[in-house]
Amino acid sequence: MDRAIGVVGAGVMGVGVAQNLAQTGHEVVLVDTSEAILAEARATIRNNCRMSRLTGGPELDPDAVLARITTAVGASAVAKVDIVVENVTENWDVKRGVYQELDAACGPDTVFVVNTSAIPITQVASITKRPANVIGVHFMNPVPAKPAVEMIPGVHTSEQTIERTRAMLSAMGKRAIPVKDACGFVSNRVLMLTVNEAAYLVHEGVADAAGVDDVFRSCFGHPMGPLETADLIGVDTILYSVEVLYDQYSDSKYRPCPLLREMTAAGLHGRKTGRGFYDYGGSNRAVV
Ligand SMILES: NC(=O)c1ccc[n+]([C@@H]2O[C@H](COP(=O)([O-])OP(=O)(O)OC[C@H]3O[C@@H](n4cnc5c(N)ncnc54)[C@H](O)[C@@H]3O)[C@@H](O)[C@H]2O)c1
Repeated sequence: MDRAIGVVGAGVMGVGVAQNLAQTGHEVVLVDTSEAILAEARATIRNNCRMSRLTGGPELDPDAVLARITTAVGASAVAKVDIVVENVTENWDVKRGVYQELDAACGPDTVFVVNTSAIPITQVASITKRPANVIGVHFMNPVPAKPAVEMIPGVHTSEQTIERTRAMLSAMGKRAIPVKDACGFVSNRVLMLTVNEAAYLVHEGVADAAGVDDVFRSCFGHPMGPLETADLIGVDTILYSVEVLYDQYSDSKYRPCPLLREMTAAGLHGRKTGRGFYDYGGSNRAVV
């Protein structure tokens, strides 16, 4: 089993991936662009470990989990690891810069695991000198609580890379569901359209966010409505993912809802900024 694992990006997903790896015995190097983001990531992991039992997870010792996580600024800090799990912003310019840096810094055998909502894996692999070592894993959020992921080999991904990735996932307690490399994979071809259309309902005044979510919860029995889900994922990440789908398929059904653009510009990104479709400053009242 590969042991030292690099986690690039310490946002919503990077924090979950790093915690999941560390709580299953892996040494982790977690990187982002500033010490302030990394300090917040450590605080979030500590809090999530404390809350683990209450949210149906295992009993976790926050100090033991954090002791396995080293933090550093800059993607080249993962130069010595066997596998890198990349979780940076869902934007091609950002991902491209990170992969160029990683490709130059890491040894030729290092596997790059792309955690993306929609960007095709072969597109990422094509800008590296190691396309056989690049694979997609679409982790679900919150990472430690979700038992399965989509695993997406690109055109050039080798069997060895698939096996190393499967071994890492299995050691994390995850089952890999293989999916072909098409923009949005299975999950986000459907989910992003649903969330985008739900945002349109609010934008057009058909219902407010609580009303939309109530229909999905009460009439369909979904545990969460689409706009609560948007706040969990990140409203900005939803917008970027819908933009990737729109670009890749040139299909107007993926036209992003203007409300998502406005909320992203206003910093109403959901749980991670304290306010999105709902206010997380104590109440769970719909605000949009
Ligand atoms: N949020 C979800 O529910 C979810 C689920 C599955 C997959 N994803 C995908 O995972 C990826 C990360 O999403 P997220 O929700 O964690 O986003 P996020 O906005 O919460 O975090 C992204 C992090 O990347 C960091 N970053 C940006 N440029 C960087 C660089 N050059 N080097 C190092 N770090 C850098 C940012 O500072 C930020 O901390 C995206 O591609 C997203 O589509 C998200």
